[in-house]
Amino acid sequence: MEQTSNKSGKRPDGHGGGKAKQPIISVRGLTVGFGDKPILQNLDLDIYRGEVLAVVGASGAGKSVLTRAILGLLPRREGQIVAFGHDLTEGGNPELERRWGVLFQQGALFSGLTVADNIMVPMREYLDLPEPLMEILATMKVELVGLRAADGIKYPSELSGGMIKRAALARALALDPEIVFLDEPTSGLDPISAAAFDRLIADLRETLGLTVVMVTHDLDTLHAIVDRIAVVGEKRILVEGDIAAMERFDHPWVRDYFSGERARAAGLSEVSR
Ligand SMILES: Nc1ncnc2c1ncn2[C@@H]1O[C@H](COP(=O)(O)OP(=O)(O)OP(=O)(O)O)[C@@H](O)[C@H]1O
Repeated sequence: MEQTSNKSGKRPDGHGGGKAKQPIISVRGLTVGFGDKPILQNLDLDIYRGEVLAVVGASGAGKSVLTRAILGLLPRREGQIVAFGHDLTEGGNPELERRWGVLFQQGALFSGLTVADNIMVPMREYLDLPEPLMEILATMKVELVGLRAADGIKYPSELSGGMIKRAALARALALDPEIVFLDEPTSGLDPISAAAFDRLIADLRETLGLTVVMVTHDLDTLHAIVDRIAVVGEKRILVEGDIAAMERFDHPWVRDYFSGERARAAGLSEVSR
């Protein structure tokens, strides 16, 4: 894997000066496949505390497969995943599962439950708290993501696309995780709502010290809030680093994606933000 410097000129692992940062999640030699078709092969990736890491790559490259394998939602054929210092065995570990939150594509809220009840689903599963306390905590999460407390009693069908994303993020934050995985968080949002969602994620990272891993196709997001990008391609991480590193990397997909017309437009819109 090609490893290059980030925005600040430092490598994310701290090499090249100073104390080396420890990854909170470390993936080594990961191989995942379906039938006789390997999707990821011998893939390595580190995720560092407090960073916003974007996982990008062509459609079908295996970005979702990678995150689902890290989360223990897909079996791996080979490889090691160490999360928070614990080697994850097949089938996951409920204690560790509480330390991460997941926002699935399209929000994936339960349509028959209100926003507050959706947020309380993980609380009921993992916490032993009295109902009134859970309700208070759920309202706090609703407000944390920029919704009004009164939105907590609404059903998903009564929410806009942007509100659904926020409600789903509130549910991902229900157990105060250290890291959140976001699957295409701005897909389907208009540019203004997408930019507002980007700011929300940046604010949460700042105020809560969250680590954020997002699968995204959104070049504006990459320019606005992402520290480090990992490109999935050819069954592995082709390259990782900041935008400048992506623009320098000589690979047809990476070149088209980061230096094509849409990329230039996103770079210009960053200047006007
Ligand atoms: N459960 C599954 N069974 C069989 N094949 C699967 C399964 N899940 C994913 N795949 C295959 O794995 C490959 C990678 O899928 P994945 O969803 O990770 O792509 P992606 O990079 O996230 O794409 P996109 O950007 O379009 O969401 C695809 O060829 C897909 O068809």
